[in-house]
Amino acid sequence: MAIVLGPNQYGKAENRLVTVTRDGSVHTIKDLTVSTSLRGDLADTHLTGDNSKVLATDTQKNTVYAFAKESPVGEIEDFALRLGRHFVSSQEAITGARVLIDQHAWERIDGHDHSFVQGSNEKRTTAVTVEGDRAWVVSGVRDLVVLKSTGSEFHGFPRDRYTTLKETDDRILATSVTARWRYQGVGGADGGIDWAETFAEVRRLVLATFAATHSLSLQQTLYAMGEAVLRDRPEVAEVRLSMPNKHHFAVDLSPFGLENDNEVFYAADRPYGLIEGSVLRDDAEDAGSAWHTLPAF
Ligand SMILES: O=c1[nH]c(=O)c2[nH]c(=O)[nH]c2[nH]1
Repeated sequence: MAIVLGPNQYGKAENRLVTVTRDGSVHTIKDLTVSTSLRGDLADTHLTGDNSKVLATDTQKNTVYAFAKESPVGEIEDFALRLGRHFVSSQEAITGARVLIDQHAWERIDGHDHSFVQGSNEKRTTAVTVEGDRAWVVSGVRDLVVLKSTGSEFHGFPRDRYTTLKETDDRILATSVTARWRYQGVGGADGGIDWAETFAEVRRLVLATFAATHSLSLQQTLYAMGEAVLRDRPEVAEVRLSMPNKHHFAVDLSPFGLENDNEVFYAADRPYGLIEGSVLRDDAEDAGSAWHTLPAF
Protein backbone atom coordinates (compact mmCIF):
# COMPACT_ATOMS: atom_id res chain seq x y z
CA MET A 1 0.00 0.00 0.00
CA ALA A 2 1.21 3.50 -0.78
CA ILE A 3 -0.28 6.77 0.29
CA VAL A 4 -0.38 9.36 -2.46
CA LEU A 5 -1.42 12.97 -2.91
CA GLY A 6 -4.76 13.29 -4.68
CA PRO A 7 -6.24 16.23 -6.59
CA ASN A 8 -5.59 19.58 -4.97
CA GLN A 9 -5.91 23.27 -5.58
CA TYR A 10 -5.25 26.39 -3.57
CA GLY A 11 -6.00 30.07 -3.77
CA LYS A 12 -7.46 33.14 -2.06
CA ALA A 13 -11.17 32.82 -1.51
CA GLU A 14 -13.66 35.68 -1.45
CA ASN A 15 -11.53 38.74 -2.13
CA ARG A 16 -13.91 41.65 -1.73
CA LEU A 17 -13.26 44.16 -4.50
CA VAL A 18 -15.15 47.40 -5.08
CA THR A 19 -14.22 49.71 -7.93
CA VAL A 20 -15.37 53.26 -8.59
CA THR A 21 -15.23 54.53 -12.16
CA ARG A 22 -15.61 58.28 -12.54
CA ASP A 23 -17.13 60.10 -15.48
CA GLY A 24 -17.00 63.63 -14.10
CA SER A 25 -19.27 63.61 -11.09
CA VAL A 26 -21.12 60.52 -12.33
CA HIS A 27 -19.70 57.45 -10.65
CA THR A 28 -20.23 53.78 -11.46
CA ILE A 29 -19.44 51.14 -8.87
CA LYS A 30 -18.71 47.48 -9.25
CA ASP A 31 -18.89 45.28 -6.16
CA LEU A 32 -17.31 41.86 -6.59
CA THR A 33 -16.30 38.84 -4.57
CA VAL A 34 -13.42 37.17 -6.38
CA SER A 35 -12.00 33.73 -5.56
CA THR A 36 -8.94 32.36 -7.29
CA SER A 37 -7.56 28.85 -7.15
CA LEU A 38 -4.62 27.30 -8.90
CA ARG A 39 -3.64 23.77 -9.85
CA GLY A 40 -0.46 22.29 -11.22
CA ASP A 41 2.83 20.78 -10.18
CA LEU A 42 2.26 21.26 -6.47
CA ALA A 43 3.36 17.96 -4.98
CA ASP A 44 6.52 19.41 -3.38
CA THR A 45 4.78 21.79 -1.00
CA HIS A 46 2.45 19.01 0.16
CA LEU A 47 5.13 16.34 0.52
CA THR A 48 8.18 18.27 1.72
CA GLY A 49 7.07 21.84 2.34
CA ASP A 50 9.18 23.15 -0.58
CA ASN A 51 7.23 26.22 -1.66
CA SER A 52 9.29 27.12 -4.72
CA LYS A 53 6.30 26.53 -7.03
CA VAL A 54 3.64 28.06 -4.80
CA LEU A 55 2.44 31.45 -5.98
CA ALA A 56 1.32 32.72 -2.58
CA THR A 57 -2.39 33.17 -2.03
CA ASP A 58 -1.43 36.65 -0.84
CA THR A 59 0.07 37.34 -4.28
CA GLN A 60 -3.10 36.04 -5.90
CA LYS A 61 -5.09 38.51 -3.81
CA ASN A 62 -2.77 41.38 -4.74
CA THR A 63 -3.07 40.45 -8.42
CA VAL A 64 -6.85 40.79 -8.23
CA TYR A 65 -6.58 44.36 -6.88
CA ALA A 66 -3.72 45.39 -9.19
CA PHE A 67 -5.53 44.06 -12.27
CA ALA A 68 -8.58 46.11 -11.27
CA LYS A 69 -6.39 49.22 -11.51
CA GLU A 70 -4.30 48.31 -14.55
CA SER A 71 -7.24 47.98 -16.93
CA PRO A 72 -11.00 48.40 -16.53
CA VAL A 73 -12.60 45.40 -14.83
CA GLY A 74 -15.34 45.24 -17.47
CA GLU A 75 -17.62 42.22 -17.47
CA ILE A 76 -16.90 39.67 -14.75
CA GLU A 77 -16.28 36.96 -17.35
CA ASP A 78 -13.56 39.04 -19.03
CA PHE A 79 -11.94 39.91 -15.69
CA ALA A 80 -11.96 36.24 -14.63
CA LEU A 81 -10.48 35.13 -17.97
CA ARG A 82 -7.72 37.77 -17.69
CA LEU A 83 -6.81 36.65 -14.19
CA GLY A 84 -6.94 32.94 -14.96
CA ARG A 85 -4.83 33.28 -18.08
CA HIS A 86 -2.31 35.42 -16.24
CA PHE A 87 -1.73 32.83 -13.52
CA VAL A 88 -1.41 29.97 -16.00
CA SER A 89 0.84 31.80 -18.45
CA SER A 90 3.14 33.48 -15.92
CA GLN A 91 3.88 30.55 -13.59
CA GLU A 92 5.49 27.50 -15.12
CA ALA A 93 4.24 25.14 -12.42
CA ILE A 94 0.66 26.36 -12.67
CA THR A 95 -1.28 24.52 -15.36
CA GLY A 96 -4.83 25.41 -14.41
CA ALA A 97 -6.76 28.22 -12.76
CA ARG A 98 -10.29 28.59 -11.56
CA VAL A 99 -11.65 32.09 -10.95
CA LEU A 100 -15.08 32.54 -9.36
CA ILE A 101 -16.69 35.98 -9.28
CA ASP A 102 -19.96 37.08 -7.73
CA GLN A 103 -21.20 40.55 -8.65
CA HIS A 104 -23.39 42.21 -6.05
CA ALA A 105 -26.27 44.33 -7.32
CA TRP A 106 -26.24 48.07 -6.69
CA GLU A 107 -28.61 50.55 -8.26
CA ARG A 108 -28.14 54.26 -8.58
CA ILE A 109 -30.41 56.26 -6.28
CA ASP A 110 -32.71 58.17 -8.62
CA GLY A 111 -31.26 61.51 -9.63
CA HIS A 112 -27.99 61.02 -7.74
CA ASP A 113 -24.64 60.67 -9.49
CA HIS A 114 -22.74 58.88 -6.77
CA SER A 115 -25.21 57.33 -4.35
CA PHE A 116 -26.41 53.76 -4.64
CA VAL A 117 -28.86 51.36 -3.04
CA GLN A 118 -28.51 47.62 -2.75
CA GLY A 119 -32.02 46.71 -3.80
CA SER A 120 -31.79 42.96 -3.68
CA ASN A 121 -29.52 40.21 -2.60
CA GLU A 122 -29.33 38.87 -6.14
CA LYS A 123 -25.88 38.09 -7.53
CA ARG A 124 -24.55 37.70 -11.05
CA THR A 125 -21.90 34.97 -11.05
CA THR A 126 -19.20 33.47 -13.17
CA ALA A 127 -16.86 30.50 -12.85
CA VAL A 128 -14.00 30.54 -15.31
CA THR A 129 -11.64 27.61 -15.75
CA VAL A 130 -8.37 27.98 -17.62
CA GLU A 131 -6.35 24.89 -18.53
CA GLY A 132 -3.29 25.56 -20.63
CA ASP A 133 -4.63 27.59 -23.55
CA ARG A 134 -8.22 26.40 -23.17
CA ALA A 135 -10.97 28.12 -21.19
CA TRP A 136 -14.50 27.38 -20.07
CA VAL A 137 -17.03 29.89 -18.82
CA VAL A 138 -20.03 29.05 -16.64
CA SER A 139 -22.03 32.15 -15.73
CA GLY A 140 -25.12 32.48 -13.65
CA VAL A 141 -27.40 34.17 -11.23
CA ARG A 142 -27.93 33.41 -7.55
CA ASP A 143 -30.58 34.38 -5.00
CA LEU A 144 -33.08 35.45 -7.66
CA VAL A 145 -36.21 35.19 -5.51
CA VAL A 146 -39.56 34.84 -7.27
CA LEU A 147 -43.10 34.08 -6.21
CA LYS A 148 -46.42 33.58 -7.93
CA SER A 149 -49.58 33.70 -5.88
CA THR A 150 -51.56 31.41 -8.18
CA GLY A 151 -51.02 29.34 -11.33
CA SER A 152 -49.39 26.48 -9.43
CA GLU A 153 -50.80 23.03 -8.64
CA PHE A 154 -49.35 19.87 -7.16
CA HIS A 155 -51.26 16.60 -7.28
CA GLY A 156 -51.12 13.07 -8.63
CA PHE A 157 -48.19 12.05 -6.43
CA PRO A 158 -48.06 8.58 -4.84
CA ARG A 159 -49.64 8.14 -1.42
CA ASP A 160 -48.05 5.70 0.97
CA ARG A 161 -48.61 5.25 4.70
CA TYR A 162 -46.43 8.28 5.47
CA THR A 163 -48.11 10.69 3.03
CA THR A 164 -50.09 13.49 4.61
CA LEU A 165 -49.68 16.25 1.97
CA LYS A 166 -53.00 17.33 0.51
CA GLU A 167 -53.37 17.62 -3.24
CA THR A 168 -53.75 21.20 -4.36
CA ASP A 169 -54.88 22.92 -7.53
CA ASP A 170 -53.98 26.37 -6.27
CA ARG A 171 -50.93 27.16 -4.20
CA ILE A 172 -48.23 29.79 -3.88
CA LEU A 173 -45.08 28.88 -5.78
CA ALA A 174 -41.94 30.59 -4.55
CA THR A 175 -38.28 29.87 -5.05
CA SER A 176 -34.84 31.36 -5.00
CA VAL A 177 -33.31 30.55 -8.36
CA THR A 178 -29.68 29.60 -8.72
CA ALA A 179 -29.00 29.19 -12.42
CA ARG A 180 -25.66 28.46 -14.07
CA TRP A 181 -25.18 28.27 -17.79
CA ARG A 182 -22.23 26.93 -19.68
CA TYR A 183 -21.14 28.79 -22.77
CA GLN A 184 -20.02 26.88 -25.78
CA GLY A 185 -17.34 28.07 -28.10
CA VAL A 186 -15.15 29.98 -25.65
CA GLY A 187 -12.10 27.77 -26.21
CA GLY A 188 -8.89 29.72 -26.55
CA ALA A 189 -10.49 33.01 -27.52
CA ASP A 190 -13.49 34.75 -26.04
CA GLY A 191 -15.83 33.63 -28.81
CA GLY A 192 -17.11 37.16 -29.39
CA ILE A 193 -19.75 36.61 -26.71
CA ASP A 194 -21.53 39.65 -25.26
CA TRP A 195 -21.56 38.44 -21.66
CA ALA A 196 -23.74 41.28 -20.40
CA GLU A 197 -26.37 40.73 -23.06
CA THR A 198 -26.54 36.98 -22.48
CA PHE A 199 -26.85 37.56 -18.73
CA ALA A 200 -29.68 40.06 -19.19
CA GLU A 201 -31.51 37.83 -21.66
CA VAL A 202 -31.16 34.62 -19.63
CA ARG A 203 -32.39 36.44 -16.54
CA ARG A 204 -35.33 37.84 -18.51
CA LEU A 205 -36.20 34.41 -19.93
CA VAL A 206 -36.01 32.76 -16.50
CA LEU A 207 -38.35 35.35 -15.01
CA ALA A 208 -40.75 35.38 -17.96
CA THR A 209 -40.95 31.58 -18.00
CA PHE A 210 -41.52 31.35 -14.25
CA ALA A 211 -44.38 33.83 -14.59
CA ALA A 212 -45.92 32.35 -17.74
CA THR A 213 -45.73 28.65 -16.88
CA HIS A 214 -48.85 27.23 -15.29
CA SER A 215 -46.96 24.92 -12.96
CA LEU A 216 -47.91 21.35 -12.13
CA SER A 217 -44.63 20.91 -10.27
CA LEU A 218 -41.55 22.99 -9.59
CA GLN A 219 -39.69 20.34 -11.60
CA GLN A 220 -41.82 21.22 -14.64
CA THR A 221 -41.11 24.93 -14.13
CA LEU A 222 -37.38 24.20 -13.84
CA TYR A 223 -37.33 22.33 -17.14
CA ALA A 224 -39.38 25.04 -18.87
CA MET A 225 -36.90 27.70 -17.73
CA GLY A 226 -33.91 25.77 -19.04
CA GLU A 227 -35.68 24.99 -22.30
CA ALA A 228 -36.57 28.66 -22.86
CA VAL A 229 -32.93 29.67 -22.41
CA LEU A 230 -31.60 27.02 -24.78
CA ARG A 231 -34.21 27.80 -27.45
CA ASP A 232 -33.26 31.47 -27.49
CA ARG A 233 -29.53 31.51 -26.78
CA PRO A 234 -27.36 29.49 -29.16
CA GLU A 235 -24.22 30.45 -27.23
CA VAL A 236 -25.48 28.46 -24.22
CA ALA A 237 -24.83 24.70 -24.18
CA GLU A 238 -26.35 23.74 -20.86
CA VAL A 239 -28.27 25.27 -17.96
CA ARG A 240 -28.16 23.90 -14.40
CA LEU A 241 -30.78 25.07 -11.97
CA SER A 242 -31.11 24.71 -8.22
CA MET A 243 -34.43 25.84 -6.81
CA PRO A 244 -35.60 25.51 -3.21
CA ASN A 245 -39.36 25.18 -2.92
CA LYS A 246 -40.08 28.01 -0.50
CA HIS A 247 -43.22 26.54 0.98
CA HIS A 248 -46.15 28.77 1.85
CA PHE A 249 -48.66 26.83 3.89
CA ALA A 250 -52.25 28.04 4.13
CA VAL A 251 -52.91 28.55 7.85
CA ASP A 252 -55.76 26.54 9.38
CA LEU A 253 -58.02 29.29 10.71
CA SER A 254 -60.95 26.95 11.44
CA PRO A 255 -60.27 26.97 15.23
CA PHE A 256 -61.24 30.66 15.07
CA GLY A 257 -64.37 29.97 13.02
CA LEU A 258 -62.65 31.54 9.98
CA GLU A 259 -62.33 30.17 6.49
CA ASN A 260 -58.94 30.58 4.80
CA ASP A 261 -59.63 31.03 1.13
CA ASN A 262 -55.93 30.97 0.17
CA GLU A 263 -55.37 34.38 1.70
CA VAL A 264 -53.30 33.77 4.85
CA PHE A 265 -50.08 31.74 4.70
CA TYR A 266 -47.25 30.66 6.91
CA ALA A 267 -43.97 31.18 5.03
CA ALA A 268 -41.79 28.32 6.25
CA ASP A 269 -38.05 28.75 5.92
CA ARG A 270 -37.10 25.12 6.55
CA PRO A 271 -37.22 22.38 5.68
CA TYR A 272 -37.64 23.16 2.00
CA GLY A 273 -37.99 20.98 -1.05
CA LEU A 274 -34.87 21.28 -3.18
CA ILE A 275 -35.44 20.81 -6.88
CA GLU A 276 -32.33 20.63 -9.04
CA GLY A 277 -31.63 19.69 -12.62
CA SER A 278 -29.75 20.25 -15.81
CA VAL A 279 -31.21 21.05 -19.23
CA LEU A 280 -28.89 20.70 -22.19
CA ARG A 281 -28.55 20.30 -25.93
CA ASP A 282 -27.94 16.69 -26.95
CA ASP A 283 -25.29 17.97 -29.38
CA ALA A 284 -23.65 20.34 -26.89
CA GLU A 285 -19.91 20.80 -27.01
CA ASP A 286 -18.09 18.61 -24.47
CA ALA A 287 -18.15 20.22 -21.02
CA GLY A 288 -14.45 19.55 -20.43
CA SER A 289 -13.46 21.00 -17.06
CA ALA A 290 -16.25 23.60 -17.05
CA TRP A 291 -18.07 22.18 -14.00
CA HIS A 292 -15.04 20.80 -12.21
CA THR A 293 -15.33 21.44 -8.44
CA LEU A 294 -18.54 23.43 -8.85
CA PRO A 295 -21.60 22.20 -6.96
CA ALA A 296 -23.44 19.56 -9.02
CA PHE A 297 -26.25 22.08 -9.60
O1 LIG B 1 -43.42 21.12 -7.02
C1 LIG B 1 -43.29 20.26 -6.14
N1 LIG B 1 -42.49 19.18 -6.37
C2 LIG B 1 -42.30 18.19 -5.46
O2 LIG B 1 -41.56 17.21 -5.70
C3 LIG B 1 -42.97 18.33 -4.21
N2 LIG B 1 -43.00 17.57 -3.09
C4 LIG B 1 -43.77 18.22 -2.20
O3 LIG B 1 -44.03 17.81 -1.04
N3 LIG B 1 -44.29 19.36 -2.74
C5 LIG B 1 -43.78 19.46 -4.00
N4 LIG B 1 -43.93 20.41 -4.96
